[in-house]
Amino acid sequence: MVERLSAEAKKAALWELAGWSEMSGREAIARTFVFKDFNEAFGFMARAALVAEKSDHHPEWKNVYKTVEVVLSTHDVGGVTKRDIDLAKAMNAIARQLGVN
Ligand SMILES: C[C@H](O)[C@H](O)[C@H]1CNC2=NC(N)=NC(=O)C2=N1
Repeated sequence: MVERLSAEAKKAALWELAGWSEMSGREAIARTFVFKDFNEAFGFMARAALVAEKSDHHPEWKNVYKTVEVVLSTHDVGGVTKRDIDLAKAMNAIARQLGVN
């Protein structure tokens, strides 16, 4: 079981996570990625899905054409944990490889 991050720990983690912010009205973090086209967006999702499955921690996400909206939270504890931060970091790294910072 992982612990929910305190408000301070969450803020500190988000400082180092380009593009991610706290959701209003929900204990979760979110980022919208905009890629060059659908091919790049779906390539991102395919790679991120492999990371998610390997770590047994899965995103809530929505794809419309070249845009992918991602929400991360740890449902088991009803909040944001290190597992969300780690997946957010991995997603940023994948997006960076595809030319999206
Ligand atoms: C049984 C299984 O390990 C859990 O349901 C995992 C799966 N993936 C998950 N993903 C996310 N984002 N939050 C969880 O709490 C979670 N729990």
